[in-house]
Formats: sequence, C-alpha cells, structure tokens
Amino acid sequence: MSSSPYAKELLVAQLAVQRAALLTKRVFHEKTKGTVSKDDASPVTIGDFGAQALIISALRANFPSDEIVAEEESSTLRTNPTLRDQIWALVRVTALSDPSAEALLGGAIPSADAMLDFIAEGNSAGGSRGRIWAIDPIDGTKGFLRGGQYAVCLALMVDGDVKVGVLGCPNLPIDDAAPLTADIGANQTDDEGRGVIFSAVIDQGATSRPLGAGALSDQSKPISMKPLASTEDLAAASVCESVEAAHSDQSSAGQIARKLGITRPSVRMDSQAKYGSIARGAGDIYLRLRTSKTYQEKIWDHAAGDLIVREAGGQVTDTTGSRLDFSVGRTLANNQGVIAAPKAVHGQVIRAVQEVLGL
Ligand SMILES: Nc1ncnc2c1ncn2[C@@H]1O[C@H](COP(=O)(O)OS(=O)(=O)O)[C@@H](OP(=O)(O)O)[C@H]1O
Ligand SMILES: [Mg+2]
Ligand SMILES: [Mg+2]
Ligand SMILES: [Mg+2]
Repeated sequence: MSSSPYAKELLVAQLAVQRAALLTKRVFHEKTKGTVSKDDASPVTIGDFGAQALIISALRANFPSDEIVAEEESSTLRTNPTLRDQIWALVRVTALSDPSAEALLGGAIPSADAMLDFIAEGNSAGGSRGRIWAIDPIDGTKGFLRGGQYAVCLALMVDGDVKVGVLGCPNLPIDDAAPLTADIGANQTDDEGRGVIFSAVIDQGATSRPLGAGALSDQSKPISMKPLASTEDLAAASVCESVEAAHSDQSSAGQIARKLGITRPSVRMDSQAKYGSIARGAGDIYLRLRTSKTYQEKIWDHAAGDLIVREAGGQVTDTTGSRLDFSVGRTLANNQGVIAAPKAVHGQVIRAVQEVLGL
C-alpha cells in the first residue's frame, strides 16, 4: 500500500463501495425490491439498507472512532422482521460472493441484530470537527427502481472538508470516452461493459476504474473534465440534470442553457452519476436549481461528487457562487442548488444562472 495521504481510507472506501454495489446489483435484478415509503414519501429498498450495513461494517472494522452520517435509519426494520430477514439474507450472500477483500473489510457481520446496529450507526449529526464519513447507500433510489442510473456514495470529511470521495455507478459505461446518450437515465442495465468506480483524494486528482468483485481491478485511470474555455466550447456543452422535476427546476435550467448558447437538450439522469459523468468529460455541466425554499440538500447527495469534480478540474458551487459547505451538519444548510462546470467557464455559467434566477 502506498503511503500517500488517505491511502488506506481510499482503499477501504473503494472496497466497501464495490461490495455494497454487488449487493445493489443483486437487488436491481430482482423483481421484488422490498420497497418501503419513508416519512417524506420517498422510497427505500432492501438494497439501500443492505448497502448501508456493508459500508458501515467495513468502516467500523478500520476506523472505529470515526463518525458516520448515513441516509437510512434502522427503526422501521426493528418492527418489521420480514424485511429485516430479507436484508440479512442479502447481506450474507453478498459477503460470501466477495471473499478476497475479507481481511480489510473486517469479516462477516455476526447477526441480523448486529446488522441493524451497524445501520443505526449512521446517525451522527455531522459538523465541522473531526473525521466524518457521509454515506448514501443508493443515491437515486427512484432511478434504481425504474432501471435508470444510481450510485453508491461514500466520502470522508475532515474538519468539514471533503478529503476522499468514492462513487460506484453500476449502470454507467466503464469507458470514460463513451458519449452520454439521451437514454442514459432510463432502461439501463449493468451488463458487460458497465459499472465504474469514480474516486478522488484531495490534491491527488480523480480516477475511474471498472467495478468488479474482490480485489480492485488494476485498471485505474486518471479522469478530467473537458477543458471548455470559450463561448464556442460552451455552446456545444452537454448539461446534466436530475430526472425528477421536483428535485431541480428544469424550466430555469432550460433558460440558462439557452443564455449560454447551448442547443443540445439536457441529459437527465438520477444520482451522483451526474458528477461522475462530467468529471470524466462525458458531460460538461451539472445544474441543480432548487424547487423549494425549505428543502435543504443532504451532504451524502453531494460530498463525493463535489471532490471528484474539483479534482478533475472542475468548480462546484451553489447558485450564489459559494463553495458547498459540508461543515454545518447533515444538510447543506448554507447552500442553494448546485452548479458544477469546468473551472474556465464556471464564472460565465454562474452569471447566466444569476440572471435567470434574478439573484
Ligand atoms: N425536493 C428535493 N429537492 C432536491 N433533492 C431532493 C428532493 N427530495 C429528495 N431529493 C434528493 O435527490 C436525490 C436524488 O438525486 P437526484 O435529484 O440527482 O436524482 S433524480 O432527481 O432522482 O433524478 C435523492 O437521493 P436518494 O434519496 O438517495 O435517492 C434525495 O436525497
Ligand atoms: Mg441521495
Ligand atoms: Mg439514497
Ligand atoms: Mg432516499
């Protein structure tokens, strides 16, 4: 293992994300996904719970005193033994199918109750001090359910700054040069040629590698954003947006794109797959414009992607031009929306955003 900063954190994070993605891929191919509706009416599946359990168990084996902010909580499972047992079966079979990373990932989870305890350990309040991991076990659960894009997301923050970010995207092409097709957000599979892990460590650049099982593939490659520099480059840019109209104001995004001279329709895909796609230059700009004055973006929906895009040569801010602030708790309470673009054109994009939004 190399001794560069955060080498062990990166390795554990990649192996944990890879194993969690093996679990989500299993569920992706099952008809029944054990979907439950949460208090905010959003869906959660046995895939989300199982992936969170595997990631937290790997983190606990390696970094026992770190804090963890994770999306899902265990309370519904404690009163729903059927669902708990479905997840437990899934977690066990996934760990068995991924033997070679066992030493680093800490061995099997001993019991269904221990699994629930791991899931519950993602309840840190977050904040500006110390080492805090942010986990989104399935980002884009709706995309996962409809067969579009989704991502298994893990990031380490130290004193409020993201230092390590890993995104596992089972349904994106392995090939960094594959163009973003209009249907990338729907009718997707994880067949041959698909499944990628994007990673970044602060000041060490961003990479992609194929998602597999067991030991990590040795095919890690540096990735970088497309170097857009001019207004002409911008006009040819491809904009990534959410699928759900409730998550991002699509009509303002359309006006912003037109102001920038962009003629191509936006590519819509769920999850932080958008950050990974622009970081490797398959897309160019990520626009996320708030639809509600009360919704606060969650740190687990952005931490890994923010670092991966910045390390690939991009700039990530909110609509006011401020960096995303991961130091204020479980949400990005100080930020509104997300604008990610290559550094050289980010200022131009922000000006268009502010004109359209009247900021
Ligand atoms: N109202 C509102 N506004 C903005 N964002 C919201 C909102 N509600 C939910 N979410 C979060 O969106 C996450 C899904 O990511 P995307 O919005 O990029 O994907 S998509 O809208 O499903 O296409 C989704 O993450 P997952 O729950 O992990 O799927 C949510 O955390
Ligand atoms: Mg999410
Ligand atoms: Mg999620
Ligand atoms: Mg969710």
